[in-house]
Amino acid sequence: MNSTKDLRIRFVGAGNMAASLIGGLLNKGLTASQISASDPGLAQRDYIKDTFRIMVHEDNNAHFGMPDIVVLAVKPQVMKQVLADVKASILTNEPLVISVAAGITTAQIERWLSPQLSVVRTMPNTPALIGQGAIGMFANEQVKDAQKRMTEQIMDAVGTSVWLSKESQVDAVTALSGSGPAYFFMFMEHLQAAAEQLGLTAEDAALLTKKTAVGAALLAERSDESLATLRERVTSPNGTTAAALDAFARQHVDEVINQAVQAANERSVTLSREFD
Ligand SMILES: NC(=O)C1=CN([C@@H]2O[C@H](COP(=O)(O)OP(=O)(O)OC[C@H]3O[C@@H](n4cnc5c(N)ncnc54)[C@H](O)[C@@H]3O)[C@@H](O)[C@H]2O)C=CC1
Ligand SMILES: O=C(O)[C@@H]1CCC=N1
Repeated sequence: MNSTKDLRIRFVGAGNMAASLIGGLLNKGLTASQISASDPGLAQRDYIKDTFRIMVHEDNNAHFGMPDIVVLAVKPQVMKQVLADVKASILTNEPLVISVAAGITTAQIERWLSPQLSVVRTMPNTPALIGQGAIGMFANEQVKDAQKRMTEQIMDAVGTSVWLSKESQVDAVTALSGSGPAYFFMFMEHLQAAAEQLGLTAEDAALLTKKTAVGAALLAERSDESLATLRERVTSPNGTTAAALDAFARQHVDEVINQAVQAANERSVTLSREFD
């Protein structure tokens, strides 16, 4: 498969993550006619239809005319029930099944559909909407090389992807980059609020917070230096940055971050048992 121009992609569930992926795919040149989505929520369907001009359906089985790829973009809580709903359509067409759901394993999807199906479990994140996603992918044994290339083409359209050799690594990716944008947004929210307390206007604080985050992220991406070296370059001895970093260290920010990422990893593991 050399091109995405003939692919037919069906999204089951058209919420935040599906919207990020659909937006990213359209930005990369897929046409609206190649993509469709189903969702029981009327408001959600209207939003997706108005924003992306793709076909939307209330019935999950209404858009299964020989799709190449079915993207499962529903919450882990409803995955089992949704797969029972679409099982017959999927078994008729045998598309590549790509799941974006946190915690749900390929073994569960095989058990709920068929062990013969090609299933890729992925963990994208919402920056996929602007082509800046960070994505981990794990393929079950049925996935053929051509299907792997197809998955890469889709994920490359919305960001940077890596294949994982062990499925347990998807939980770690979930804790790192799947949930990660929220960690950075939270940090930025607090930074902005602190700057407002120091007397900046809300507008200036918001602008400077965002530009600082973007600048730091781009510098980290483009530089050959380690994150530690880049941090040290900002930190003059006995200067302002050192004062701030000392305050973080006194609160053991490294332990706080480690505990938070461990908690997300653990939640990813327990999700699969909870909704089995
Ligand atoms: N939001 C994020 O940053 C990320 C989310 N994910 C995963 O993506 C999946 C979706 O999450 P979000 O998009 O954030 O949630 P969401 O709640 O925005 O979207 C889920 C959509 O599924 C629809 N839905 C509910 N029952 C359905 C059914 N029976 N058939 C079809 N659609 C149904 C809902 O109406 C909703 O629009 C989850 O499994 C989550 O773990 C993965 C990576 C990042
Ligand atoms: O919070 C969640 O469970 C999903 C998975 C990763 C990001 N959002």
